[in-house]
Amino acid sequence: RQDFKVADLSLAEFGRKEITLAEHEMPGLMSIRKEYAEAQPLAGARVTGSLHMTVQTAVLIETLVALGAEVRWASCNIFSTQDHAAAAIAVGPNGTPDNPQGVPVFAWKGETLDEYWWCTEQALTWPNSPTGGPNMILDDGGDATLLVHKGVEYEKDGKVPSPDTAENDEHRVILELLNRTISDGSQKWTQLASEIRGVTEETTTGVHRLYEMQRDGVLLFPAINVNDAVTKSKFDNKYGCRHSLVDGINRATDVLIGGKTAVVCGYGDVGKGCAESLRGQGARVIVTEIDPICALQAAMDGYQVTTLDEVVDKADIFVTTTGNKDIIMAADMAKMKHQAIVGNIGHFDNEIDMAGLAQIPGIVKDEVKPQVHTWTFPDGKKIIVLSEGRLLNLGNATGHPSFVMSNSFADQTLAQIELFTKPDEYPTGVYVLPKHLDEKVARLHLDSLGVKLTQLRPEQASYIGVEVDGPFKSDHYRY
Ligand SMILES: NC(=O)c1ccc[n+]([C@@H]2O[C@H](COP(=O)([O-])OP(=O)(O)OC[C@H]3O[C@@H](n4cnc5c(N)ncnc54)[C@H](O)[C@@H]3O)[C@@H](O)[C@H]2O)c1
Ligand SMILES: O=C(Nc1ccc2nc(N3CCOCC3)sc2c1)c1ccc(CN2C(=O)C=NC2=O)cc1
Repeated sequence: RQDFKVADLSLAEFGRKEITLAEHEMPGLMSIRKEYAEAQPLAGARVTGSLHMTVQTAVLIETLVALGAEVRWASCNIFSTQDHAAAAIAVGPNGTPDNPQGVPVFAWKGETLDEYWWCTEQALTWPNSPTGGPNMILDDGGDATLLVHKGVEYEKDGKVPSPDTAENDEHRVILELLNRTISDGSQKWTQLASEIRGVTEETTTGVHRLYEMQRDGVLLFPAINVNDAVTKSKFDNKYGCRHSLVDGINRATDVLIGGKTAVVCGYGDVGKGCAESLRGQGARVIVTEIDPICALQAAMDGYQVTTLDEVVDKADIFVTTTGNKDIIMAADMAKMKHQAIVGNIGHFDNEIDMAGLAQIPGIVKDEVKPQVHTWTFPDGKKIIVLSEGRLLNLGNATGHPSFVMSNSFADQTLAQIELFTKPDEYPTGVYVLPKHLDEKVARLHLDSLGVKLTQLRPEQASYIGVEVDGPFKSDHYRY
């Protein structure tokens, strides 16, 4: 029986070529492989991963394996798997599609909800493990951690709520899965959870869930909040979006950005990256903000800062980056110029009022190509909406570049080593990555950019109250 499930093994060769190219752009992970190859710090680790199965994630997986870990993987989003990356992981660097020798991976683009949770369960179920499960989780959004915790909770109660009580489809699927796996009285999930030394969490959503479980006293094992590492969030948010916003707009529209007027709603990390990249293309960038400090920053950075109302009928490109909802409403879009471009790179899918747009009498939606639609108003004026209001850098491009993910995934790898090798230092709770490791991740990326770091001299170190080799900043320093 094959211990993997992917869309098409014949894509493995293509996946391997892209993984090899990505390795060159992920110096942080490749340096970690070299540094720890001998020590094998993850020997004995059984890591269950629930994180977008992409080319970059494949490099992360093979780094964990290079450090001694056994790994089982599922994606954390039903659409985010790159099938060629999943195939390459299943086949492995030394295998062939006829003789796969890779990592057990359960992921394909376009999973149903039932399939998604089946994949997550497969990644959590270890055939040759004494507990039947992992001893480490690497999570993105918290679904793997959730399944384990709900399983243990319902086994303690001796019963699972009826799927009829489910709040939504996803909740129903989870209850059906747990009903199926708990009915035999095997205490599967309690057994499975018993040896988990910890979880490392990639994103804000998953971190929020962890802090809630800690607050409610139900957290079963320690967690490292990787999201708030400076070398993760600053790079994801500012430099990742600075690259992938324009990538998405270009792939979607091929419009010349130079000379156009662009509105960036929000001037946080993501907005700063987006404004800079649009300005870099020669656009005149206007910022909208609610926060006087961020508004002042935008003004100091030379941007006009005004309200959407003031410019909605004049600008050519609109990008939302706020993490808030209802930023661009249907009434705003009705006022926009002919063929104005509207896209979101901030929160899921509620920054742009797509529901309101669809309800305008006589509006006509037309697909130009996947993830690019025109919406024609009754007066004939049309606007171009990207990714149907969802994250345009993912729907119209390929997310963040490998170098950005190298920072985030180096944080993940060091966090895995921390929790796996120093269990006594991490009693159950939620931690951030120690700053010296955050700085280490940055250090690992300097050589490849030709950076020469200045060495602090002892008298200087004592003068500013830090150690010669860092940490160089206090925990509350805002980079
Ligand atoms: N697409 C991606 O690849 C990607 C990557 C990283 C983060 N994100 C998401 O982008 C969002 C923003 O992330 P961030 O790190 O920049 O957050 P942030 O909090 O630093 O910035 C958001 C900014 O929007 C402003 N804002 C809020 N409501 C507003 C409104 N009504 N009008 C104008 N401005 C408003 C806030 O004052 C804040 O300055 C989050 O949802 C984050 O999850 C997406
Ligand atoms: O979410 C991601 N990707 C994604 C891709 C396509 C897609 N298509 C969708 N739909 C919606 C319904 O209609 C059909 C189309 S949703 C969706 C999501 C995603 C996030 C972070 C990283 C992290 N990352 C990078 O950024 C680069 N490498 C990474 O691992 C990846 C993907």
